[in-house]
Formats: sequence, C-alpha cells, structure tokens
Amino acid sequence: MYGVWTPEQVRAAEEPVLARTPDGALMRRAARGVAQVALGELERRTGGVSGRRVVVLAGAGNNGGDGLWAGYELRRRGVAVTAVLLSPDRAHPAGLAALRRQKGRVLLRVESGVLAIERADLVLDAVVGTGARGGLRPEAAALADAAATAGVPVLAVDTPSGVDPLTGVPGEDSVQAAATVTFGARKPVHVLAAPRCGPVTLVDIGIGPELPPPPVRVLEAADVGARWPVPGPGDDKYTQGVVGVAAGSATYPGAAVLASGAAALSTSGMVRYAGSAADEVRAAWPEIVATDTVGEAGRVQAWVVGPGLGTDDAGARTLGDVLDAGLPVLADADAVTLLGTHAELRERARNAPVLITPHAGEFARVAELTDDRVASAQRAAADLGVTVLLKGNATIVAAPDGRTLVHPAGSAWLATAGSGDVLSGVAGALLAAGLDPWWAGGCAAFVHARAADIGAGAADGPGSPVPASFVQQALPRAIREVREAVR
Ligand SMILES: NC(=O)C1=CN([C@@H]2O[C@H](COP(=O)(O)OP(=O)(O)OC[C@H]3O[C@@H](n4cnc5c(N)ncnc54)[C@H](OP(=O)(O)O)[C@@H]3O)[C@@H](O)[C@H]2O)[C@@H](O)CC1
Ligand SMILES: [K+]
Repeated sequence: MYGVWTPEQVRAAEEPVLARTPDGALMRRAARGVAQVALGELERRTGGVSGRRVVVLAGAGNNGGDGLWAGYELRRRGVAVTAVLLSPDRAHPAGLAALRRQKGRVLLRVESGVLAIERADLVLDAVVGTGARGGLRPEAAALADAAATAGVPVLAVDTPSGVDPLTGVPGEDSVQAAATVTFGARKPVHVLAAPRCGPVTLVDIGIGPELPPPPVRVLEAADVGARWPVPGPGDDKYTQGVVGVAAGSATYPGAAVLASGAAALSTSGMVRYAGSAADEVRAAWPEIVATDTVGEAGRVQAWVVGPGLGTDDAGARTLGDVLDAGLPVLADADAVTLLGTHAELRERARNAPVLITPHAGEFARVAELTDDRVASAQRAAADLGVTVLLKGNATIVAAPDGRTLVHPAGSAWLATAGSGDVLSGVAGALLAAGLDPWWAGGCAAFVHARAADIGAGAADGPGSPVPASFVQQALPRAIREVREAVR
C-alpha cells in the first residue's frame, strides 16, 4: 500500500525542509533524480548517453528550475542538452546559469524549439508542475505536439504538464508522458491519470517525515492477497460466508450469470441466486443454489443486488427486502438508480454496511459529480452514509469515515459490457466473507482489473478486446497472483 498526497500537502511538507536546508538543495536533489531517470531512458532507448540529444521545455516556475538543473546534470554526463525557455524573463536564474556554465544550448523561440525536438532522443517536460492551472498554453502546446508528432518520448518532471495535478483531468492540450519522475510524494494525477504519466519514479527529497497521513491510498497486490479469504481446516461451506445474488431479469439474464459466477469464482463456500434468471444461472453454474425470490433464498451473509434488476416497483421491492435483512449489501447498477429515485431506500441504506458501485452516470443519480472525482466520491460517501466505489479508468473507493483508495487501472480493457456485473459478484463474495465494504471494494477492484488484463492477454503483449465472460474466467489466475505476492 502506498500513499498519495495533494499538491497543497506536498507544498506544506516542503516548507520546513526548505527552511532548514541550504538554498536550492531540494531542487538539486529533485533534478539529480530526474537526470538519473533520463539517463536510464536514454540508455534503454538508444544504447548510450554521451552525445544523445535531450530537449528541456522549461516553464517559469520551480518546475522549470528542476528541468534546467536536470539539464545541467545531463550535460555533465556528456548529453547534448537544449533548453527551450517558455518565459525567458522568468526562467529559474540559478538553473539557467548552471546550464549555461555547462555549455547547454538555450533557445527562446518556439520554432527553433520544434526543430530541436524533431532531432531529439528525449524531451523533458518541465513546463509546469504542482503550480499548474489549466491546460497547456499555445506555445507549450506546440512543443508538446512536436514531440508527439515526431514520436520523441517525453519524460514528465513531477507531473505531465496540462493535466491537472489534483484531479488528473487533462486540459484541451496536455502532455502524454512516456514516464514521470516525481518528488517527495506521489500526487493524485499519478494514480487518477496513470496512462498519461507512464511509469512513475518517486525520488526521495527528504520531506517524508513532514507529510500527514495520506488522504488517499493505493493497494498493492500483496495487500489484496493478504486479505483474500481462503478456507482454513476448520471451515465448511457456511462458515466462509454465503453470498446471495439478487440480479438479472427476463430481459437481462446475462447479468445474473456474470455476477453469480464471479461470486462463485471469488471465494470458496456458497452462492445463492434469487431472481427470474434462476434457470440460466443453474445451467451455467450447477454449484449455485438458485431460487425465484429473495424470500426463498435461505440464509446468506451478504447480498449483491442490482445488476439487470430493473428499476420498476418489483426492483424497488427486492432492494428494500435486501436492505431490510440487515446484512452487508453490494448495490450496483439498477440498485444505485433506485437509491437515487427512492428517498426511503436511501434512508434504509444509510449507515448500514452498504457498498454502492456506480459508474459516472449512475453516480450522478445519487450525488453531484465534479471533475474532482475523489472529492465527489468522498462527499457522496459521507452524505449517503455508505461506501462508494466510483468506477472509471481509475476506480475510487471512499468510506463514510473518510478512508479513500484509488485503483489506477493500467489499461482500459474493462470498459466492456457486463464487466460491472463481474465486479459486483467479486465484491459481494468478499462482503459475505467478512471484509468491510472499503476493503471489499478495494480488493475486488484490484482483482477485477487484473483479471481484465489477463483475459485481454495484456500481461504478455499488447492485448486484445476482452468480453466480460473472459474477465470472469480470468478471476482464478488473478486471485492466485495476488496471493503469490504475499510470499
Ligand atoms: N519548492 C521547492 O523548492 C521544490 C519544488 N519542486 C518543483 O517545483 C514545482 C512547483 O513549482 P511552482 O510552485 O513554482 O509551480 P510550477 O509548477 O512551476 O508552475 C508555476 C508556474 O507555471 C506557470 N503556469 C501555470 N499554469 C501553466 C500552464 N497551464 N501552462 C504553462 N505555464 C503555467 C505559472 O506562470 P504564470 O501563470 O504566472 O504565467 C508559474 O510561473 C513542483 O512541481 C516541482 O517540480 C521540486 O523541485 C522540489 C523542490
Ligand atoms: K511538468
């Protein structure tokens, strides 16, 4: 598990360290980190460093200072460095002087910068970092565009410029980085817009002890593996948690098959299905005990409700029955919509162990969604009194007590029909096994995303589209992987 801090928190943590260290020391540490990663990229991509060409796009603030100092370090290693100054009058004076001392080339015009980029092996994006406001301005946009067109990889300094460091939302023009080097702490952009950042290297600049507890956490495979429920010698099928799935309809039997099958693959023990797709579920999964209604289902330890349920009165009744059972509940899809339209159902869910798993459209039916998806999920969790898992390329899980995690999906293969049904089955099974909603959501999101990559073949190559049933089938391998990470 690792933490993510807001730019504001990082700035506050830097202050005391800046005050007790010599002028410029922090920036020099940061710049050495950038240079080291840049040298590694050059070596890996071109087989050497000496004489290789690096262009630094240097903005007006300290991010530009990092870039200029990194250019100085690279010059010392024999790299041909050209800096393009985006605001020549405000370029970091010490960084610029250092680069000049080492005979780095300095350009003031965008046109000459574009020409230099076309011949470069690597571009350092030091346009703007945590002080960013909005997308790239036209001159920086033209330079970023030149790098993209020429296929020159960009190493982002701290954050990919033009992407909001707090929300990860890209402006109209923004940098697509091949890799990113950040300092002191990971920031939200690195997990909310991971595909924009590429692999992120964290450089220690000594501010760690000054940081508060992280407002956002990211689970790693071992965290998930350590919590994944597995049977012990004293367990039987009941003691491990029986999950009930109230999903699917005559129109959407597939949702029932995907959700209940995913539950059966996620934990040992037992799955009960209740709904109008009982025949289809039984045919696909003979081990699942299927009945027509929630009332007939028998004892369970948690309910999954919603996928393919329908939003009519019958759906609302089923959701009400499930909430009244007083057990942990995973409410997805139509169940989220019903919570949006029925205030009395929202009241029954409040402060109960409920995990809702909306995508953006469903989320907007129960709470306000802004560009700041993390804050939106946190507010919704606090206001509704339930744990909220907001789906998206980066999935956010926020508990009413404020605990928040982000799962940064590496790929977008999960954006496929039925994939949410699979997630709901996994998370429901974890609730039945006794995980609290926040952990159930976090662990389910992790394994679900991994199963998508496995199903897509993205672990061994570029991958190919993966239907939800393949994601479901890849769950066992994804679970074995997280369990192996514990050892
Ligand atoms: N403190 C330290 O010692 C350390 C700090 N560190 C580094 O400092 C960075 C933070 O530096 P910072 O606070 O100076 O802000 P920064 O990100 O450079 O941006 C502000 C400048 O950018 C401009 N600008 C704004 N938006 C823009 C846009 N869309 N497109 C283009 N330009 C835009 C804005 O100009 P203005 O709006 O005034 O015209 C202003 O001049 C941090 O990310 C890390 O890299 C590390 O070295 C560790 C030690
Ligand atoms: K940057």
